[in-house]
Formats: sequence, C-alpha cells, structure tokens
Amino acid sequence: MPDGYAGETIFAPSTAPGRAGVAVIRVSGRQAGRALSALTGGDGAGGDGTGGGATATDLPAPRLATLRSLRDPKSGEPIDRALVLWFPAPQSFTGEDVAELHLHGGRAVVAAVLAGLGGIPGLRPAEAGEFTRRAFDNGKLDLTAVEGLADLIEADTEAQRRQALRQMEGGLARLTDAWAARLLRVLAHFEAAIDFADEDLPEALDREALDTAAGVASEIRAALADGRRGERLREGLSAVILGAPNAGKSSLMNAIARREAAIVSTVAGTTRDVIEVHLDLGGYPVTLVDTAGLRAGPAGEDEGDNAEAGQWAIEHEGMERARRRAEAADLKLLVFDITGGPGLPPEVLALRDERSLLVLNKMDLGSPEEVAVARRALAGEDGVRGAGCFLVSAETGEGLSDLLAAMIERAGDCFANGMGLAEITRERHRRALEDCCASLEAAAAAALPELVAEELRLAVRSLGRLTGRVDVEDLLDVVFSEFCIGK
Ligand SMILES: Nc1nc2c(ncn2[C@@H]2O[C@H](COP(=O)(O)OP(=O)(O)OP(=O)(O)O)[C@@H](O)[C@H]2O)c(=O)[nH]1
Ligand SMILES: [K+]
Ligand SMILES: [Mg+2]
Repeated sequence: MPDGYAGETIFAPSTAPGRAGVAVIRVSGRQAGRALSALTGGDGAGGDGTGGGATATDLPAPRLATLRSLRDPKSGEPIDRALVLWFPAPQSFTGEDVAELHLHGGRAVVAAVLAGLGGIPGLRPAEAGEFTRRAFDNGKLDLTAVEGLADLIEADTEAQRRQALRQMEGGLARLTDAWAARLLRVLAHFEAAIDFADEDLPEALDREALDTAAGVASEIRAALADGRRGERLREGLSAVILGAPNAGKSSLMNAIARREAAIVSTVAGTTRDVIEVHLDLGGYPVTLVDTAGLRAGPAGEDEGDNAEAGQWAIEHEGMERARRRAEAADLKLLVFDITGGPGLPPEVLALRDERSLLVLNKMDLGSPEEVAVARRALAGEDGVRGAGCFLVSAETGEGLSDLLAAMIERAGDCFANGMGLAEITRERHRRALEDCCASLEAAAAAALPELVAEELRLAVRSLGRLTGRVDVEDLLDVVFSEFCIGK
C-alpha cells in the first residue's frame, strides 16, 4: 500500500452498543471524505475538498470539531445534529483519511447513520480490529503498541492501566529497537568482515563486536527474569482461600468481595466447587478463589453405605480442586477457626509457605484463651508471633482492613517486585526474546564469520517479530550508510 490506503473504505461504531449520551462512528479510507460530505450535504459553507475523497465537498477544517446536520445520503431525511471531525491522511489513527461522527447515542440514530453509510458505494462495515490493523499497516503503531492499546481497553485496574499505557506508548518497542540497533552494528561488522576477507581485520574488533552481542543477550535475559509479573498483571493475581470445613472461608470471601458470592451455612462441606470473584485490590487485579474445606478422609469407614461413599467422592474431588488451585496460587489465605479446638488442622497447616497469610477467624466468638492458643500454635516453638497472621471476624468485619492491607502489599510485591513495571507482558514477547538469546548464544559459539552473521541475523529477526516492523535488510542499509570500515 504505497499510498497508505488499504482499498475499501470501512466504517464502524467505536463506542459500545446500547443507549448512551454520545455514540462515535468512525469512517476510514479513501472515500471517508466523500462519505462525510454525503452525510452533511448542503449543510456546510463550501469546503475546498482537500483530502483523498474523489468528490468531497463541504469538509470541515481538519481536526476541528464542527457541528453539522446529518442527512440520509439517499432520501435527504434529517437524522441527527452531530459533531463531526475530519482527519485527512496521514494525520489520523489509521494513517488514512478518517471521518469521526459524534452522534446522539440513541440506537435508532446510530442505526440510521450506519444504514446511510452502508448505502454509499465503496463503503463497508469494518471487521473486528480492522482500524487498528490499518494503523499497524501504515506504520502508526507497532505490534507491541497494538497489544498495549488492546490491554488499555481491557484494563480494569490502575496498575493494569499504567502497564498498558506504557506499552502502548512504546516502552517495550523502544527497548527492543535499542537492542536491535546494537545487534545490527555487530552484524554489520561481521558482514564487512566477510566482504573484506582479504584485508585481515584485527581480531580484537571481532571480540569487541561479540562482547556487544553478549551484553545485549545478558540485558535481554535480565528482562526475562521478571517473575512473569507483566503477564500476571494482565491476567490478575490469584488469591486462594483455604481451610478446614466451616472455618469461614466462604464468609471471608463474601466479606472481602462485599457481596454474597458464595453460599454460607452451618453445614460443614457447603462449598464443593471452586468459586471465583474478581476484585480490584488497591489497583491490582485479583481473582479471589473460595474452595472446599480440607479434611482427612473418613478413616476406617470404607464399609460405609453407598450414599456416604458417593458424598465422600464428591467432597474428595472438591478438595483435589482446592489443592490444585493452592499450588498455582500467588497468595494463599489459610483460614483457621479459633473456636475449633487446640489442634489446628494438619491438612491446612501443610499448605503454609511464603505465599500464605494466616487468618484466625471468628474472633467475635473466640475467648482470649482460644485466641492465644491459636496464635501459639501458628507461631511455632520459639513463641515468636507468626508474621502474616491476622485475627479477624468474617461475620462482623473486624480485623479485615489489616488483612486487606497485607493482601495489597503482597500483590504489590508480586507485580512490581521492587523493580517497577515489567516490560514483557505476553508469552509472545517472551518467546521472541528467548529465541533472540538462543541465536546470540549460537552466534557466540560459531567459528566462521558467515555463521556468526547468520545467527545475528536470526537474533535481529526475533526482535523484529516482537514489534513486527524490523526488516533486517533495510536496517542494514541504514547502518552501512554510516559505516566506514575498509576505508
Ligand atoms: N460468629 C461468626 N461466625 C462465623 C464467622 N465466619 C463464619 N462464621 C459462620 O461459620 C459457619 C461456616 O461458615 P462458612 O463461611 O460457610 O464456612 P466455610 O469454611 O466456607 O465452610 P465449607 O464451605 O463448608 O467448608 C457459618 O454459619 C458462618 O455464619 C465469624 O467470623 N464469626
Ligand atoms: K459451611
Ligand atoms: Mg464454604
């Protein structure tokens, strides 16, 4: 597409379907100006017809919101009074001519304008992602920016929004481009070494070039060793509530989620399956997971009747699911009922590790004795009060704010890791960077300049896959143009 136009002119609503104050429809492509004229026909003061449209007249000044009456292009029937914007190529989101119509957001208004646009020859409804696709094709966005834009639209929490915006604004692309640029210089060196084989370049230069490549490889490896926190921020952190039957796990989930997401009852074994709620905890996305109570099986009762055996099979499956979720959890809330007697359930204690917070529940019921006993049991022999141990009542809400604060702190540790936001946010990025490192290792091990060059080429190409825009040959031309070896 040398002229930046992908052929057909496309249109689509950019705002969510349904009633709203305002609805925005975008039109992109060579006919966008003509379509805008056709809709606003006879209303303007006579424009100069700049832009790509063949017979566009009355176009508003570029990028200036202008109030116009919209009419059906065929019948002339008035549809709405709307703000229209005209973005001539290439200064638009897609890089093509774009018209934006800010309508009153009634369903009938939107439908009438879409019908009017559909009746204009050369226009068709856009497919999913087609505006962004054109922006990419016209070099307005690289692949990582496209992904950042998608994430920004999906972002539910502050931390997700920040990460998405940073990627959309080119955080990862800048890093990738800088690595690619350094590798290209190394590649240029070896290309030259091949071309000027007779001139016997000093070996020290080879070593220097390979050192640069090794430096890039170690920077990429450092970026990869980020605990997947970028991906985790996109997906959300999983906090799994675990405990014995009737410890108050479902009550705790409901108290944190501030709604009756899970059934609470006095019957032990109420929760059989995994129940999830999605929360915004201090700006971090967290999936809170309630699970079935963990307990030992009915020992010595294997001769019990069939119904009982069936119940146990169901409960057992529920506990298996709970354990699987516990394994994959970023954070585990181990819930203990302080009125449950001195022996804390070993099935639950076994799950203690650095990912867990201990929750002593039912403080409103427990006597000071019971509280002390539970604390002691959790603190271990040395009598030190267990860190990350919280006394709460899921019933009254007492103590919950401290627990929530600790959860937010843990979430912050998981996502930020004290190193700020992650640059890598998808498996796709990770794979491309790992491929790049593998090629750089192969380059370092290669004996002949030809083989080194080939591996470097592959390494640069892997980085190019990340942003979707690096053409090794084009870039080499640029590098060579300022390269004066052999002179
Ligand atoms: N007084 C008081 N009662 C509580 C508290 N937390 C839970 N309960 C009660 O304890 C009983 C069990 O609570 P659930 O939330 O169903 O416990 P659970 O751990 O989800 O139980 P299962 O799903 O059966 O394993 C219910 O009657 C709750 O009302 C609390 O902090 N104080
Ligand atoms: K219960
Ligand atoms: Mg429950």
